[in-house]
Amino acid sequence: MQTPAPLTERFTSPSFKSSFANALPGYLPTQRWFTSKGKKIDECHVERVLRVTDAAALLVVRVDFADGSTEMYQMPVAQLTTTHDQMQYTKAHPGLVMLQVPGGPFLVDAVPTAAFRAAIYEMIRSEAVTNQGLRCDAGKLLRTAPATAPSVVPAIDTSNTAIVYNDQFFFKLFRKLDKGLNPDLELVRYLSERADFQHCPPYGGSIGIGQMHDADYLNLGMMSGKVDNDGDAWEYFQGLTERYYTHGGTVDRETLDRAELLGKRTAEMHLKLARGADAGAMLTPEAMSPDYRTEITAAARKLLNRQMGELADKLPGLTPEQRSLAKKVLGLKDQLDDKLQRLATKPMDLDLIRIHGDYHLGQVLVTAHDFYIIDFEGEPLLSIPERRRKRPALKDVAGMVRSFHYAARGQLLLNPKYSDDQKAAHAARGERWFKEVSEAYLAAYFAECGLASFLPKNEEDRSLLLDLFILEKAIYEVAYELNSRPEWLSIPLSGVLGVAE
Ligand SMILES: Nc1ncnc2c1ncn2[C@@H]1O[C@H](COP(=O)(O)OP(=O)(O)O)[C@@H](O)[C@H]1O
Ligand SMILES: O=P(O)(O)O[C@H]1O[C@H](CO)[C@@H](O[C@H]2O[C@H](CO)[C@@H](O)[C@H](O)[C@H]2O)[C@H](O)[C@H]1O
Repeated sequence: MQTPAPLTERFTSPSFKSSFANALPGYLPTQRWFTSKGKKIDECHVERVLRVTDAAALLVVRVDFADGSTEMYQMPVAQLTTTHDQMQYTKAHPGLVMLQVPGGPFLVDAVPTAAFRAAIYEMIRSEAVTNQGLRCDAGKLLRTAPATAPSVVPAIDTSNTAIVYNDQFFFKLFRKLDKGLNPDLELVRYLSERADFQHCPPYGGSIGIGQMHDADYLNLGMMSGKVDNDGDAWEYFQGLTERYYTHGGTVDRETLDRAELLGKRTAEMHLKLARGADAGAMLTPEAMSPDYRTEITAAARKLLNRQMGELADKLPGLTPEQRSLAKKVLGLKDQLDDKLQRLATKPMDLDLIRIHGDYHLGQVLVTAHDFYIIDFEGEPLLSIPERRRKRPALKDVAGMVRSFHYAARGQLLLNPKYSDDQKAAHAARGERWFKEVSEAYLAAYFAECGLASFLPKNEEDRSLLLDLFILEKAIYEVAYELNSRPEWLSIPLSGVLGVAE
C-alpha cells in the first residue's frame, strides 16, 4: 500500500486548501468553541499549517465575517486515509468531520485521535521547536514527568478544548486566538513557577507560535497540573443556598467558613500578583494616577449610558416583573451616574496590579477542604493588551461579591422546586444570605491583605472603589443577560438597585 502524503504537504495544493476552507462556514457554527455563532461568515482562510505528525497539524484559520470583522481560530486537524479509520471516526464523532475528499482522505478534528494527543504531550515535554515556528515550553512539573502519557478527552463544558494526560495533567487547547501573550499562560506560569502560589493549578508547559515576548506571539495551548475537584464553586454554593432555603435558619457555618476561605485565597492571589516586580515590567505594580481614575470613571459611565439605552429599547420584550425592575433601574440613571463620577474627583493612593480579570464563582474549583483559582484569561471581550493592563485588585473582589449575589438569587430564580409564593417568602432571606456571606468574604480578604499597597488606605475609599466596580459589573451583567440568558436578567437588575440604595 502506498504511504499517504503528509497532511502539511496536501495543504500546499491551493485547490485542497480552498476546498477545506470552503467547508468551514458550515462547520464552525456547529462547534461549542466558536464564539460568533450569530454572525454571518463571509469566507475562511487557512493562514498557517503546522505539522504535529504526518497525519495531523495545527491550523490557524482566519474567519472573515460579513460585517467586516475577523477572528482567528485554532483547528487541530487530522487526516484519515483508510476506510476503516474513516468509518470508525465518523461513527464515534459525526459532528467533527470537516471534509470528506471523494476517493481521498477525511479531514477531522484531531483531538479525538490518540496519536495527535500523544504527539502534543511529547512536544511540550521535550520543549520541541519546529522549523515552521512552533515553540514549546515545559514547566518544572512536566520536566520530571514520564516521557509519554495516556490521554483522554474529558466531557466537560469549556469554551476551549481540554485533554487530560495520565490523569495528572490538564491541557487546554485555545480555540479563539488573539495575538500577544495570553494572560492565562502568563499569570499561571508566574504564580506557580516564580511566586509559589499554591492555589492555582501548577504550570505544566505551553505550545505557541513564536516567542512568548513577541507582540504577535500566538499561544495555542497550556498544560497545567490536573486538580482533582468536586466541581466549581458556583455549583458548590448553589448546593449551599438550596440547603439554606430548604432548611430555614441562619447561614450555616460551612457556608461562612467557605466564604472566608475564598476571601483569604483571593487575598493571597493578589499578594502574590503584587510581588511581580522581579518578573518584569508587565507584572510590576504601579501607582494609580489621577488620569487612570478619570479613565475608569469615564469607561464605567459610558457603559452605564450604553446599557441603559439598550435596556430601555428592550423593555417591551421583558416579562412584567423584569419590566418593573428595569424601569426602577432606568429611573435611577442620574443617581448611578453621580455615584460613578464621585471617583473621578477623589484622589486615592494605591497600586494597580495584575489581577485575575474575570473573577467569579465559576472560575474556582472546589476540593474537599480548599479552592483552586483557574482561568486567568481575563475578560474575554477585551483585546490581549487590555486584558494585561494593571488594575485595582478590588475589581476582582467586586466580581466575587456579584457572584455571591447571583448565588443567592439564582437558586430562587432557577430552581423549579420553589413556587412563586415560596420565592416571595424567601426573598428577604436571600438578601440576608448575600449580605452575611459577602461580609464574611470581604472581612477575610481585608484581614489577609493587611496594609497591602494595592488597597486604598482608608475604609471610605475602599468602599467607594469597591462599589464602583460592583456597580460596573452589575451593569455589564445586565447587558450579558439581556443578550445571552434573558431569564436571568432580574438578578443583575436587582444588583444595580442594591448598589443604588
Ligand atoms: N487544572 C485543572 N484541573 C482540573 N480541571 C480543570 C483544570 N483547569 C480547568 N479545568 C476544568 O475545565 C473547566 C473549564 O476551565 P477553564 O479554565 O474555565 O476553561 P475555558 O476558559 O476553556 O472555559 C473547569 O470548570 C474545570 O472543570
Ligand atoms: O465565565 P465567562 O468568562 O464566560 O463569563 C461570562 O459568563 C458568566 C456566566 O457563565 C457570567 O457570570 C455571571 O453569571 C454567573 C453564574 O452563571 C455568576 O457567578 C457571575 O457572578 C455573573 O457575573 C459573566 O458575567 C460573563 O462574563
